[in-house]
Amino acid sequence: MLFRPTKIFLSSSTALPPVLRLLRLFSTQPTLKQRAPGTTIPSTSIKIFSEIPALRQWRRKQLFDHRSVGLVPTMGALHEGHLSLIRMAAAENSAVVVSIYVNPTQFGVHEDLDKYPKTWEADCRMLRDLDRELASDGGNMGKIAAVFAPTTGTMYPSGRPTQEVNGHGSFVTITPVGSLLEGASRPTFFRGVATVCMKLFNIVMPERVYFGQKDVQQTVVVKKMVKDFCMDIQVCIGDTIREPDGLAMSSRNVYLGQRRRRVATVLRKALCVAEAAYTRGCRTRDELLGPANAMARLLLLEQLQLGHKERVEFEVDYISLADPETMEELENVDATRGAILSGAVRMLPITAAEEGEDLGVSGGPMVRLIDNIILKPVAVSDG
Ligand SMILES: Nc1ncnc2c1ncn2[C@@H]1O[C@H](COP(=O)(O)OP(=O)(O)OP(=O)(O)O)[C@@H](O)[C@H]1O
Ligand SMILES: CC(C)(CO)[C@@H](O)C(=O)[O-]
Ligand code: BAL
Repeated sequence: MLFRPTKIFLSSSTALPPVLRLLRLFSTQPTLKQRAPGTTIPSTSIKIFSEIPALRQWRRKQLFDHRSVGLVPTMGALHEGHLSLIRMAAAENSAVVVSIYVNPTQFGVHEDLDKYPKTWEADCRMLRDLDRELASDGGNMGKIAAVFAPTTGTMYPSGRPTQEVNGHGSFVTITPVGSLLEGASRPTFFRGVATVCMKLFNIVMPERVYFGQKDVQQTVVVKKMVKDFCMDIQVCIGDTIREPDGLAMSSRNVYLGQRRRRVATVLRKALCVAEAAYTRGCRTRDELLGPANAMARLLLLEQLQLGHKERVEFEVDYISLADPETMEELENVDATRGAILSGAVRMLPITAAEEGEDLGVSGGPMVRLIDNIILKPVAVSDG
């Protein structure tokens, strides 16, 4: 049987207020007749959606009930960094949707798509526990309402997408920012991220979306996409959550194993010395990045002096001083605008392992770590 929209959805006016435009968008989909029976995370009211129609029907109800929706996109393998974004979303929205989807198009052909940690059961337990915490904290506006965990068939309805740089497909590209830094090392990465975020935003239609500062270039790309495609969405950024020694939490840290984990703060240390130079008043690229590169070299030399069964080898991919909006490299920081210090290092696989040594999940492959520090604008006196 065909879905028959009610009359209010069929207005052809382009001057509709945002709420009615949203209603009209929902109305064009055959949602009501196609929804799958709902499931929830055990011992919670958190709905699990894997199909778009059922999610859209739920979303429409939120709209009718004047409930705002915040979306936290993730690839699962949840940790405190993700939870902090969900807490932020719950403080600002009536209903939080967490998406869990390992998006193939943002992985290069030789990257770790097949190995990427998948921890569905543990993720559900973390969401259950966080939901209880949010319910007992009177300061929140809302709670975790739903998890969206689609299949690739759902997210890419025209077929399995290409991971090739020159492959065909329907993609969103944000250039030049998406080609710089992380985009230079991972040429399909931001195309994949922007494409999947556009899809998630179209499916969930959130008022607000939440991203972590840890992936700073991703936040710049998503903000630019929202601006340039005139999307009615507020992009909210949460602070980087760190381990006690300063390492930024990341789902891929499980690949490191104990030996590399101890040295994995190298990038953080390098960025911190550049930040300290900025705080002292240094503003040129050489004054800021010189000490950062020297610190990385020193830490590598320390490792190379150790025996093969003790050392950790790493390569600095880049350490960057960039404009906060374009991420283009800067020779000098305009202190009224500030800058983004960011970097990436490759932690190379252990070449000589001790008997029974913990090399990390999946045998300890090369792990690319990223991190950044925002150099905040400084008020400049006019006298
Ligand atoms: N340590 C962190 N602090 C704050 N936000 C984070 C942190 N780590 C990840 N996020 C954010 O969580 C969201 C989902 O990220 P994702 O699922 O890729 O986790 P991840 O730990 O970054 O994984 P990966 O190791 O693959 O980069 C992104 O917006 C990301 O910036
Ligand atoms: C935003 C995102 C969920 C898109 O797949 C991913 O890039 C991530 O986890 O940061
Ligand atoms: N957190 C960014 C996702 C990725 O590196 O693929």
